[in-house]
Amino acid sequence: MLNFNSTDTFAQNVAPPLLETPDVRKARIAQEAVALETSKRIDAELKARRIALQKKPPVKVLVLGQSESGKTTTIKSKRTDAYVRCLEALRPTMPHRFPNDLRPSSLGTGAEFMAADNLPEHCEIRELHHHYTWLGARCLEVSRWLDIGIKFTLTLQLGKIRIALPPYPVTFRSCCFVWDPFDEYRRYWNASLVPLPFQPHHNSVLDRKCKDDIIALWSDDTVQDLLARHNVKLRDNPGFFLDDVDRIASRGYEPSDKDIVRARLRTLGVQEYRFSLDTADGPQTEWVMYDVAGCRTQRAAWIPYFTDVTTILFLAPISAFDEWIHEGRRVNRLQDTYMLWQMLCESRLLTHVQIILFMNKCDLLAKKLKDKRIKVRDYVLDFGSRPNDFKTVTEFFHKAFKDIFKKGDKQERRLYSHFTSVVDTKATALTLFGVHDAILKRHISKAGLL
Ligand SMILES: Nc1nc2c(ncn2[C@@H]2O[C@H](COP(=O)(O)OP(=O)(O)OP(=O)(O)O)[C@@H](O)[C@H]2O)c(=O)[nH]1
Ligand SMILES: [Mg+2]
Repeated sequence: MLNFNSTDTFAQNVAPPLLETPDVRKARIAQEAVALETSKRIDAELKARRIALQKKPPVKVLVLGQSESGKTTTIKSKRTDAYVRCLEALRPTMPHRFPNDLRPSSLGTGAEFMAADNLPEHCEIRELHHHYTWLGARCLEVSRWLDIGIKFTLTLQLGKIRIALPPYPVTFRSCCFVWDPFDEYRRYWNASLVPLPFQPHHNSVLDRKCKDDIIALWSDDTVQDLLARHNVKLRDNPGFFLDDVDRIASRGYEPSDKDIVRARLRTLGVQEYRFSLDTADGPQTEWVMYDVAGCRTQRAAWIPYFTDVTTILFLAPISAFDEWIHEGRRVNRLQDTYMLWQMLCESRLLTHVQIILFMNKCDLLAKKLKDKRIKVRDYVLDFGSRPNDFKTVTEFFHKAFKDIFKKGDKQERRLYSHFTSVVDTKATALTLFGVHDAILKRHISKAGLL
């Protein structure tokens, strides 16, 4: 019984009005009954969910691999609800973000410059070179004015060529490297469900200035010749968009799903993706996927997750046998992957974990092996005189990974391995479907439910 003279403010707040008519009172009581029912239903649902989770804990998958191995791209192809929401939030802002993507991957990180002095006397690129120096300065100005961190960076990676630009006060270099294009992206990604305001005119300012110049630079014979001579294969770089400049730098450009999958988005820290999947013979299963940063300095952050996960999905980019990791030019990317793989297979913390191997970037490997000048044996001594074709090379790598696994594995676990090109989202979704099934069976049997 409520005491209306009570000094209890809660009782005063929930007390019915003093002059309540019988009709109002009836309606209020009916409303309160409905509210009580709803509250009880929610409590029951929460309890049932808690019990279900205790019986069937979520499947936790840690996605590992060196930087640029395709971890995030694999998760992108899952297109979970959370991810789709995130992509949809990103999509409207992508047009003015694409120029950023052009820089680090396609046009060169640590780029070095072509000196006017090193160029033939009468060549078109000399003109372009002068123009671009002006453009570099202009872009810096434009980006300051826009105040949104866009800097269109026209850098041209020319492998080992080292160039200075003495006659100009502002070099491309100074324009391009004052700013980390990922920084803004990263912040945006972290707050990915909050869309930034879309300001299309920002993009077009830069487009009008740069689009034709980029196309001219990229299609210039001298540039292509220099790149070929120095064996710089920009097209093989992740997130390569130079062939699409005309399309992406146009007004009204909307990034396609494929563009988003191809865009390079470096992960920092650990990102968590939760989603539910229907199973053929039972209720939905909760999945948690952890996407980590693959660069060397960030790998210590993986360890706390080792004890908690059910499965590790390891991405090994096998096309990278002739590449070096960005963090240290002397470390071959395949060797780095072998080393990581060995560490995971041997780890005592992971003896309870199912390991799945994706030998990724098979499309790039096939493309690479078509170039007769690239021989696997030049980079992998054990390869010996085997034929340099796709089948032999993939079998060789597969065996190498299997051997390391068998040597490190103390539990006689089964290794699930797949050849993948995770940019092919349809094929990846199918592979992941099979993987989920295998994981789930093991998960359920481990929990004693099978
Ligand atoms: N052609 C091709 N490109 C791929 C493949 N897998 C990934 N990529 C590209 O490689 C780049 C890097 O992929 P990410 O998924 O961001 O790599 P990551 O392992 O998450 O890298 P970090 O976040 O730095 O650890 C992206 O531009 C992808 O589009 C593949 O199988 N084939
Ligand atoms: Mg990533």
